[in-house]
Amino acid sequence: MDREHMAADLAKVLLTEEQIQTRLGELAVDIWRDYEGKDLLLVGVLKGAVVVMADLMRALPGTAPMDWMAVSSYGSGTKSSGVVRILKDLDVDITGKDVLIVEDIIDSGLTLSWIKANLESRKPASVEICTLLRKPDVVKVDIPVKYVGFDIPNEFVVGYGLDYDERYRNLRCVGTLAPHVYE
Ligand SMILES: O=P(O)(O)OC[C@H]1O[C@H](OP(=O)(O)OP(=O)(O)O)[C@H](O)[C@@H]1O
Ligand code: HPA
Ligand SMILES: [Mg+2]
Repeated sequence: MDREHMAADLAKVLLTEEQIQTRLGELAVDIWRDYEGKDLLLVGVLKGAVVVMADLMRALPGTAPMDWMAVSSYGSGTKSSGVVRILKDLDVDITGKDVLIVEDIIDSGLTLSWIKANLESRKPASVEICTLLRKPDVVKVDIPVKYVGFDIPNEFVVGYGLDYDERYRNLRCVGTLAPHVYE
């Protein structure tokens, strides 16, 4: 699919490239200040967080290691199944480390509450969450999120790492998908 058709599949642009980059710059400064003197490890959740991680880590005023986990909860649909599977685990031992999970979106919160509990069981010094996007339903699972880019309405969104059936991840903005695409 070419870019023209990809853009035509959006019902609305929620966040522009510039809005996202500005906000990531602010978060990076906050994170660097809060983790001064700590053993920070950035943990990305594949695949959606690839784009956020790439921009967030380059916005940091210093350098920190990263590692990746792959889990699956959505598959090719638009609803979380609630069943989380580890497809790829971390490469490093996180004992004693200050882990910051980097995510693209917290929607139902099911994926992250599961990942957070899983990482906490490995005896890290701390586990916090940084997400670019958060939807309102998250309050139901009461998951504390230290760094939030944007609170967005309860609609299915794509772009900036977020996919629908593996497409649209390379859009630089975040937008809602036109219903004709998935209905
Ligand atoms: O809060 P939740 O309702 O659990 O949803 C959030 C999760 O869903 C998406 O991942 P997905 O399973 O689509 O994998 P992907 O990153 O490879 O697209 C997203 O990247 C989050 O990890
Ligand atoms: O709104 C969404 N869009 C794409 N992927 C997602 N995974 C959870 N919520 C979403
Ligand atoms: Mg997905």
